[in-house]
Formats: sequence, C-alpha cells, structure tokens
Amino acid sequence: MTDHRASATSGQSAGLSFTKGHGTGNDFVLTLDPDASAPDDAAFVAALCDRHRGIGADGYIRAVRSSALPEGRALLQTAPEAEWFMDYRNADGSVSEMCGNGVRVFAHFLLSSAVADLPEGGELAIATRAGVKRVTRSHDGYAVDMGPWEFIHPDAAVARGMDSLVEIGGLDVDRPALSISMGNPHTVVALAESAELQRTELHRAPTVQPVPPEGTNVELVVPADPLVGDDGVGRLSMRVHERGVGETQSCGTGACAAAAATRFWAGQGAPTRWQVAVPGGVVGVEFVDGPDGREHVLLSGPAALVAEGVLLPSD
Ligand SMILES: N[C@@H](CCC[C@H](N)C(=O)O)C(=O)O
Repeated sequence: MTDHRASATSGQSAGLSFTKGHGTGNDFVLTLDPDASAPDDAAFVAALCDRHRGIGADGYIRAVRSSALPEGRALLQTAPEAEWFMDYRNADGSVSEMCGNGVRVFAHFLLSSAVADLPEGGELAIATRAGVKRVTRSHDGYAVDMGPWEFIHPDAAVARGMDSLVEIGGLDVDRPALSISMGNPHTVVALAESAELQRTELHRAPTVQPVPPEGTNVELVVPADPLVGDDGVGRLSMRVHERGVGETQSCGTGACAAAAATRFWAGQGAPTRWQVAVPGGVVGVEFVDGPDGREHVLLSGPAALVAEGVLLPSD
C-alpha cells in the first residue's frame, strides 16, 4: 500500500544535517540554516518530528541569520546584536511565537556550533517572533529574560481571578482557569492535590471556554504545601498539554505562566522566585524589574545536545 504521508527525508530535505537536543525533556530537532534555505513547511516539520517515522521531537528549530528573514530584519533595526533568529515550529508543523526551553537549547546549539559567543558575565541576544530575548549563563545552565507577562483577558482576570473554564480528561468537574501570554498563549488551572494531577488524562487536549484567539497551551499546577519554603522560594508541580504537540515533559513559557498565575492568586507578599517541577525536571522562574521599567520574567534551566545526524533520502 502506498504511504501518502509526507516523509521527513523526501526531496530537498535529504542531506540536511540536524542536531537533537532538549531542555528538561522538552525535545527539539535543530538545524543551522544561516540563509533560510532549509525546508520549513508544515508537512516536512510534522514528518521530521514524528516519533515513529521521523527523528521525533516536540518541536523543530531553525537557526537562521536574522538578516535572512523579514521578522528578523525588523528586529535588527533596534537590536543589531541579535544576529540569530530562532525559527520555532511545533511538532504538528504549526508556528509558535515563543518557546522558553527552546531558547536555552538554541543558545547552547549556537555556542556549540561556534557561531556565537557567550562569555561569563555577558549576554547573547536572540531574535524570536516574540521579540529579542537575552540569554545569560546561570547556576543551572542558562537564564533567559522572557520579557513581561500579560493577562489575555485582563478585565475578567482582575475582577474574578479567572477568565475561563477547562474540561480536563480524568476530572469530573470543569475547572476555573486564568489565561496568560508569555508571547505565546497559556491557560493555567490550579488543582488541589498531587493525586488529581496524576490522574489527569492529557493524551487529549483539554477544552478551554472561551479559548484565547490563537488557541492555547494548558498548564495544570499543584502549589506545594507550604507554598513558600524557608528559602523564600515558591514551589509548584506542573503538567502541560502543548498547543500543536500534546503532553510534553516540560514547557518553559508554561512554567513562567504557571508561576505568574499562582503568584497573582497568592496576592500581596507572594514570592518573586519560583521553582517549577515538571515531569522532565525543574526550571526556575524569577520576577524582576526589567530595563524598560516593567516587570520581566527570568526563566532558567538546563540545555543539552544529545545527537547529530543527516537526513537520508526516502526509499
Ligand atoms: N515548549 C515550549 C513552548 C512551545 C510552543 C507551544 N507549543 C505553543 O504553541 O505556543 C516552551 O518551552 O515554552
């Protein structure tokens, strides 16, 4: 029988060099593509990220010179130092504005490919669809200034502390939720206890009503008890269903949104430093004063590169 599905290795993609990497188990296929000539169409990306017929990943990241893409050229006007653009796609081939774990892995990839430099105490500017992100070295790997967070439905959020209801597999009652933008959309649901988090079925997407205009990533969080440790750090456990992917081991922007929502719910005196435990590890989130006078979110965590390869022509 003929297989009509797209092949990761068909046509122009054969011979393409790739690297596989991850940040707390959120895994990516990366290519170094300075002049934006590698394929990026949805069928190619979906086939590449297929875990049975392709390389397998939660997302595809092309490292393209900013000057080679219109979105990158626009950012170069005000940030000429942002030489590299992180062109991020979800596993289903859809484009996302931002990927927090992806930025750390992207920075690690640029450094290991020797096309960028990040001296101790310095920063690396990376162009993305959600603006320029600045990466520094941290005790746990890399820290990224993700910029300000925002409510997606500010009126409802401020009036009621929630803006939507979410139907989640394995839970019998719809749960209230708060939608937050980290450049990409997130909807955060607080659960009462770890047992609920464990029995939640995330192999199908939770249904969010009303859903943010561009769809959403859904984070389920359980605040630690007590929420804040003796060290002043707030702690959360989180599982995530990512837009365009499914359940993943970790989501950096999701961890930022989860910490922002929980801090908002906790009210005055809530900590500025958070640790978010995800199935694939732990990431750090800190709320800091940004250079623009707004509150920024700093995301930190590890980044690893695990393999290199070349796509073969399809049979
Ligand atoms: N895993 C990422 C987020 C990737 C994009 C997301 N699926 C979306 O569509 O917005 C992260 O670490 O932030």
